[in-house]
Order: sequence, then C-alpha cells, then structure tokens
Amino acid sequence: MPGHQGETRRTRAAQEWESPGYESPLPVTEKSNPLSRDIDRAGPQQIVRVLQECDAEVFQGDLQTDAEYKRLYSESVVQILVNVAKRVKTILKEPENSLIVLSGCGTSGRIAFLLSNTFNRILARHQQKPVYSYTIAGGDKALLTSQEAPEDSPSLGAQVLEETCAGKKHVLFIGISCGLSAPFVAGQLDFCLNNLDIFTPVLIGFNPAHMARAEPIQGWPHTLREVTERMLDLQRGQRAFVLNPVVGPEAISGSSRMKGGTATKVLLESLLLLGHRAVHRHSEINHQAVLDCIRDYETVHEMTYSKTEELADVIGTAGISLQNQGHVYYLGWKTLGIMGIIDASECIPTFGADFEDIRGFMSGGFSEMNNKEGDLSSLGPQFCIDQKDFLSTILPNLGENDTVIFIFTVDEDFADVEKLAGQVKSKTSNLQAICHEHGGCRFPVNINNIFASKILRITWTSSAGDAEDGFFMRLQWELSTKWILNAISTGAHILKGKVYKNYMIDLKVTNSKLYRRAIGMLQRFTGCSWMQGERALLRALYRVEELTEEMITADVSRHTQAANASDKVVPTALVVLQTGCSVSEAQAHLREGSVVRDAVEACLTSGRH
Ligand SMILES: O=P(O)(O)OC[C@@]1(O)O[C@H](CO)[C@@H](O)[C@@H]1O
Repeated sequence: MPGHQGETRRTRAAQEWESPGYESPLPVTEKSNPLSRDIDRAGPQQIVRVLQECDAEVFQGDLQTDAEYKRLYSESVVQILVNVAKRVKTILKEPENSLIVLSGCGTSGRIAFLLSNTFNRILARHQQKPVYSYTIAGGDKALLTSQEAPEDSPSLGAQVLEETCAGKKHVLFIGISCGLSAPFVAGQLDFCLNNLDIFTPVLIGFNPAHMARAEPIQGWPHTLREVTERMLDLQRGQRAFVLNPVVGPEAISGSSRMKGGTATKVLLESLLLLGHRAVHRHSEINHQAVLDCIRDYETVHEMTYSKTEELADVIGTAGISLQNQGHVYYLGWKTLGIMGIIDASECIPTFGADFEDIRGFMSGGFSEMNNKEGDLSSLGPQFCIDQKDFLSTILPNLGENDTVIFIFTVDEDFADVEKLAGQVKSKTSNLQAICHEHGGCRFPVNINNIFASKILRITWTSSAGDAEDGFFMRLQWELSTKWILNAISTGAHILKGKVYKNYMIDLKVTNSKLYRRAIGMLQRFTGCSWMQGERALLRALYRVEELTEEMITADVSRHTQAANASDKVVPTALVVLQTGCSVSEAQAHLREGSVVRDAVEACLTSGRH
C-alpha cells in the first residue's frame, strides 16, 4: 500500500471522528472507526490493510498544534511519561519496602501481568529483588478466561490492592482502563488517593478526561470521571498522573484489546524501560529518550505490516477453519506463548466464541507463566494451557479443518519445535509458523523445510548491546506477535460472519460496560429508544416474551451474571426489535441462517422497506 494514500485516508478519517458531532456522546474508545466501516465485507488482504491503517493511528501525531485530542507524541503526554519514568527510577534505586503495581481488567490486566513478570526478570539479571506486582479483576483465572463481572466492583479493586501492598511504604500504582471506564480500577485509584503518603497513582487510558465514564457505580459514591478529575488536580504537584493520549476508535468498535492493549504496552514499556536504563546505564530520562522509544515501536508496526501477504494467508486459512466448525490452535514458546493464550481468551467475550474455537498453549505451561496463583489446570479444560495438554487432548482428534499456528523465535529449542510440528503435520496440512529471527541468528534449514511456504518470518536488526537490549527485542517481538494474532483472530471471526459493519454483534453482555454498549448498538441499528433497546435485550437474555417485574427492576449486575449462560443475545434482540417477532421466532431465524451477520443484515434490510 503506498504510504501517502494510507496517510491521506487516516487524516480524512481522523477529521471525521474528531469532529464534535461524530457519534456524540460516545467516548473515542467506543466510537466506530470510519476506516473500518466495511471490514465485514472485506477479504483477508483488505482486512489486513484496514487493520494496518487503524493500528497506525496509534502513532499519529497532532493534526494541528491546538488539536483537541492529545496523542502519543504530544508534548504533554511525553512530559508525563518523563515524570512517571523518574518515579520508576526512584523506586528502583530504593527498592526496600517499595512496590510498582500494574493493574487492570481483561486485556489491560493481562498486559499488567506480562510486564510485571518481564521487568522483575530484568531486575533479576541485575541481581535485584522483584519490585513489580500485578492485580487483575477476577484474579489469575482472568489471565486465561474472560471474567468480566469483577470489573464492576470498586471495593474488590481496593481490597485486592490493599492486600498486595500490605507493609509497603512507597507504591507506584499504575491502573489501566483503556476506556477510562472500569470501576475495579476506579476503586483502586480512590484507595491510592486516600493514602497519598504511600501511593503515587497513575491512570492509563485512551479517552480525554471529560469522556471518562460518568455514570453512577452501583454501591459506590464516586464515578471514574470524578476520580480522574481529582487526579488531574493532583497532577500539578506531581502527586498523581493521568496518561491518556487518544489513539483513535478501534477497528472493531469498542474492542479495546486491540489498539488499547497495544498503546498500553507501548506506554508502559517506554516508561519502565527508561526508568531501568536510568538506573542500570545511567542514561537520562528526557523527551528525546521517550520519543526514541516510541519511534522504535512505530518501526515494529512497519516491520510487522510489511508481511501483509503472509498475514492475509494465515487469516484466510484460520477463517476457513472457523467457517467449517474447525478450530485454530496457537502453540507458543515463552512470552509469545502467553500472547497466544491472551489473544485466544479474548475471543469469547468479543465474538461470542466458544472457548474451543481458538485456543492457546505454551511450552512449559504454568511453570513458564509464573503467575501468582500457580497451576490452575485443575479448574477445568479452559485452564489447561500446557503444550502437553495439547498433545494429550487435542492432537488425537486434530483434522484437516483445524489450523495450528506455531509462534516462536530463534531463541527456542528447534528440536522441540520440529518434533511437535512433525506430530501436527501428520494430522493436518494447515500448519503455519510465525517466527522472529534477528540479524546474527537465523532458523536452520529443517525448520524452514517443515513449514515450507507457510512461514510468516520477521527478521529484526539486532543491536549488539547488553542483556537489556535482548529484553527490549523480546518486547518488540511480543508487540509484533500481538498485532499478528489480533489480526488472525479478528480476521477469522470476520470471515466467519461474527462482525456486522465494524461492530461485534455477538458480544457477551457480561459486565455493565458491555451491557450499555449492546443497548447503544440496538439503538443505532434500529432507531429504538434506550428503554426499548434494554427491554428487548432483557427478553433475549432471559429468553422470555414478557419480562417480569423482578426482571425489570433487577440490578444490571444480575443481568450481566445471567448473560454468561445465554447465546446470541444481541442478534436476537436486534431481530425482535426490527421485525416485531417473538424471541423464539428470532432465535429460530438466527438458527436458520448459520452466519449471524447475514441473518442480522437480512432482517435489518427487510425492516427498512
Ligand atoms: O477497563 P478497560 O481497559 O477499558 O476495559 C477492559 C475490558 O472490559 O475491555 C475489554 C473488552 O473490550 C476487555 O479487555 C476487558 O474486559
């Protein structure tokens, strides 16, 4: 794709979604992206192109100097990164009784976990004790599966944080909520604000402060907007920090696992790396150092998306597997294995997918995960993540409808990769590799032979630096892998018909944010009122024609709990609203059309005539 054409499209799109009336009053993270409007009708190549452009928006500079929205490269954002990196440095220099806690819900919490482990490993290389910890709404179960309900509890957030920090005298707390929306994180920030003698709170998200969630939180006297405003007041005296550049609407509306997760990783890694380099290499923490770091990540975007053809091929293969009721399996090594497990776990709430549709496994399983709660495999098949589990439970039934994607780097034991690939190859020809190598280190011939043409290989230029450079390269591989896997799972679900325009129509309404998003979607597509949308949603959720008084007056938390057990709730409500049919008729209609998008589209189009 010629670069300037993409840039022109991005500028035009930004002018559109930045205009004050565009999908007002939705915050940026919930708006639909003009660049991806027709992604549901795109083929694999086009899907990659659209995702590339949407992801490039993460690194877009200010359109004008007085632009309303701050971006990653904006002066004020860079300054906050500098200030927070200096706090990191202070803690690393005086680690006794100190802690850096990273926290979030869903993807945000998973990234918190990943980075907390990585940076503790960097410290170990320098013979330093761990300083990092993480919290995630729903505990370690949420690292592997979707646990959306705990996201709604501020008191749970505060309690978990208090336990994590017991006895500490200095805590840098970094709460991540891409939409500035999660009550769990709000509770933690409020706890910090009430204990400023110990805590320095930092909030990371991707909306301007005036778009932070302002609706009342059940059983709590504050809102996230109010907490954000309190933090902004304290920011002047550097007692709290709000890092909230805008990165543009998601390619799939509201799917903050994508750009939100990416920008979180870029921001956090940049500020943590600078803090570490200041201590271990005595380098300066200044604007230029921040800009250099972000530019390195921008290069990762370019390198990754230079593999458009190969990526489109994998999406096509994975899409066919899902269309034929087959499965996609990620088999990864080290942290790239974790990236696979994370990406797979997100498909359940995002696309209403079954946990068997896309699954991730990693070499070493829980001993390699290094999560706080240890081996969770006894909790059920969803928690079996070791490649050994793949061999014992999946391999025997693997077939031509399944796609298996190997994710590894030149640092792996090739004999291991080769042996597993041979076993998989005897069951399915849909074998793919995503692999990272660097200048001095290439894959041996037998690895190339076994995957033949099905290799998406990225060769990185390595700097002959110290161990920290090695870590930095791995962080870049992780981000690159994230982009690739997000594209594969999103693309495959698009090809399966799980996306309508650029909306995830079959999402699970398992927390209050998703519940509100679903009603908003019903309003948008049918023109109904909020109340009509909510009633239709509840009828679909409880599978009843008439709502009882109890259902109407119950708390949203009761509905979101019930949503776990229901299927195709939003598509059913859409059909009910649009045609005036009963819930059971709508369900029958959706069963007939195996592709959700087509069934919904047929109904919406016919309703218009
Ligand atoms: O608090 P955030 O980061 O805005 O949102 C977190 C979340 O609700 O959103 C994602 C789905 O959109 C999931 O990762 C997670 O469950």
